[in-house]
Amino acid sequence: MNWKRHMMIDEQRYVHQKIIESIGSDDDGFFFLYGYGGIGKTFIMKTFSAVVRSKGLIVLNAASSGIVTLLLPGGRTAHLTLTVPIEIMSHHCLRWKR
Ligand SMILES: Nc1ncnc2c1ncn2[C@@H]1O[C@H](COP(=O)(O)OP(=O)(O)OP(=O)(O)O)[C@@H](O)[C@H]1O
Repeated sequence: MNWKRHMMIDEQRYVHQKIIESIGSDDDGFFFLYGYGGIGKTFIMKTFSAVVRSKGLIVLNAASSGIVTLLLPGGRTAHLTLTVPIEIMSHHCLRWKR
């Protein structure tokens, strides 16, 4: 099922199509999606995730913060997804005084 793909505006459809075409091709790539707040970046990612997963392929939605992971289907933090070791040292913590 192409989740909400029919709702995409032309620019969103163009971006979506470019990324879809790159999957499995010799011309695969690294895409950086940016734009004003509320312009539809998350909408593209959600639709993209649904379309790709409906083909039986794997999408790993990773974000830099836990809050952002809540916006993405199956989202997890990048350090959890990629098993990035984060060593927490006492001097990394803020100390609040009353
Ligand atoms: N083509 C569309 N049709 C209907 N609703 C859309 C469309 N594109 C985006 N939206 C809606 O517009 C709102 C903002 O979109 P979205 O959250 O994807 O923007 P964003 O670029 O990720 O924003 P931010 O940078 O603030 O996180 C959402 O409610 C989303 O569902």
